[in-house]
Amino acid sequence: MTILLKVTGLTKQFAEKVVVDDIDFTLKENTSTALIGPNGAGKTTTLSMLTGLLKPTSGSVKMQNGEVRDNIGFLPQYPQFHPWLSAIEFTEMAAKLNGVPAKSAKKDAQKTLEFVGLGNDLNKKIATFSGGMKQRLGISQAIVHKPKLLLLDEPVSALDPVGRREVLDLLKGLQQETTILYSTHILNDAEEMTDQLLFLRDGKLVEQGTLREVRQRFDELHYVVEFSSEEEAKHFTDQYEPKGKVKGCFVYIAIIDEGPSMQQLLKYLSDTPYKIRKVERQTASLEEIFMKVAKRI
Ligand SMILES: Nc1ncnc2c1ncn2[C@@H]1O[C@H](COP(=O)(O)OP(=O)(O)OP(=O)(O)O)[C@@H](O)[C@H]1O
Repeated sequence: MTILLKVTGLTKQFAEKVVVDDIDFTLKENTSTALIGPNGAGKTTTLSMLTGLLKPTSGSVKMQNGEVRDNIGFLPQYPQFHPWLSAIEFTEMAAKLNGVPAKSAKKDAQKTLEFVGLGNDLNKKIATFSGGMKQRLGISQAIVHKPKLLLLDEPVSALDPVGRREVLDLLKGLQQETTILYSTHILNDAEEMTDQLLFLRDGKLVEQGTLREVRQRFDELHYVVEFSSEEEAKHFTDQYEPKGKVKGCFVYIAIIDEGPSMQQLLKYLSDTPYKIRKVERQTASLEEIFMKVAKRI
């Protein structure tokens, strides 16, 4: 896959404080990358340096075949809209500002608004828009000029679950045509839409890779067996090796080097007199992994 953007040694220092500390990553074409990390980790500062809004203290941001500036669309965390403009006027203005020729700006704005689901609201004033509609308008101003790279700062965090779903589906559709880098606090979303994860903590990139790779490094895989009573759960644990941990009616058995296999466990259980309610192989959610990365020294 072709590399679209290469970030090397990117650093930002405000007075004495280094808030982005020597980070390296690449973005491949037509992939989506989630930038995650606790409050103050440096996500917005990183995105601001990529957009050119902030000058890096050191390091470089290089785009394959072109200038970053000419090839990005950006949705800030708190986009500013002119409430007295209509959706089409605002998007047309954004198109012109981003270099779309005046004669096609209106048509492109209309097509983009239709794409983001605002086709019936072209002439409505932004002042009347809901949060979800504004976010879709924000996305339309970021993509109207068909940028190669779309940068989004917390695109769904301010939305309710319905709005989040709509915007997320919209972004998934966009992924076919552009490369996306977005920051988020909502880890379920990152879990759903990401080819690459970048974990920032105290300005440092402490983890990166695909969801699968990060999972493999952090996940403590285990089986959960639900018994019909705590007594049975304890009795089972006394007999069975490797020893599980008992919590009420549940026993948690760690999977180490792929052992024991589910078949071995089920076979063992079927030869016992216990009433088993459920046997499951569990993986940690991204949220749990995030907590581990965030707390790791
Ligand atoms: N202009 C500035 N001058 C001084 N310090 C700044 C400036 N902008 C940001 N910072 C500091 O840099 C650190 C990183 O901030 P940044 O907004 O990039 O974090 P973030 O990961 O986006 O956080 P959040 O999730 O809360 O939005 C914070 O400690 C912040 O106070």
